[in-house]
Amino acid sequence: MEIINTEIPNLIIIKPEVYSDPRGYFLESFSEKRYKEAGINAQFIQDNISKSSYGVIRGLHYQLAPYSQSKLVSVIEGTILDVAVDLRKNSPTFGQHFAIELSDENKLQFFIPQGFAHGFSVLSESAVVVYKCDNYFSQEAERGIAYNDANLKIDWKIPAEKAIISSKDSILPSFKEAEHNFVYSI
Ligand SMILES: Cc1cn([C@H]2C[C@H](O)[C@@H](COP(=O)(O)OP(=O)(O)O[C@H]3O[C@H](C)C(=O)[C@H](O)[C@H]3O)O2)c(=O)[nH]c1=O
Repeated sequence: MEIINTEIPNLIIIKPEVYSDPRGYFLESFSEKRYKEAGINAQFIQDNISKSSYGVIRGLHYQLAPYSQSKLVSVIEGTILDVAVDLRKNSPTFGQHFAIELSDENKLQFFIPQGFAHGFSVLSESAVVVYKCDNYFSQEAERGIAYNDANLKIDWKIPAEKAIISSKDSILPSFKEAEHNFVYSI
């Protein structure tokens, strides 16, 4: 397993050991001991699966503290552009985002700690995203930021006319309008 740090503190890419043979491949998608040794100390308590078609953009979502969630994101079918935005007010990269392609081909995982907004766009015909969370879903604590926020300038790699957004996501506030919610610390 290889740990790749990003320019945003605590945002980590994991390249799992893949055991291929004529039958296919095997990999351990999570191991509490090994991930702890790699500095990923989240106690995951909920697993999510979502399937989306090409052009879908889900996000940017986060949950208010103390319900904020760390996530360990993997893709088991297709390709997504996964994006995390740093909402930690005292972080040197506050307001910056990091984007990475995750796919069933590259088998990369993306660890996003608490204090980030998360979203992804689907670049393949369809994609199945699986992710572990270290806090339960809380509808009351759910918040979001507009995927097309003018200041974040995220390139989702989807032509605007092809983007498929939920009605809920289409009315999310800007980063600036949501800023009063950001209390996280690094
Ligand atoms: C997130 C979630 C949703 N739900 C229910 C609530 C809705 O009835 C339905 C669809 O929820 P939503 O449209 O919020 O799903 P996404 O747009 O994929 O939301 C997720 O998108 C981004 C990428 C994330 O990282 C979050 O996990 C989450 O916000 O599933 C649950 O029952 N449990 C859950 O943990």
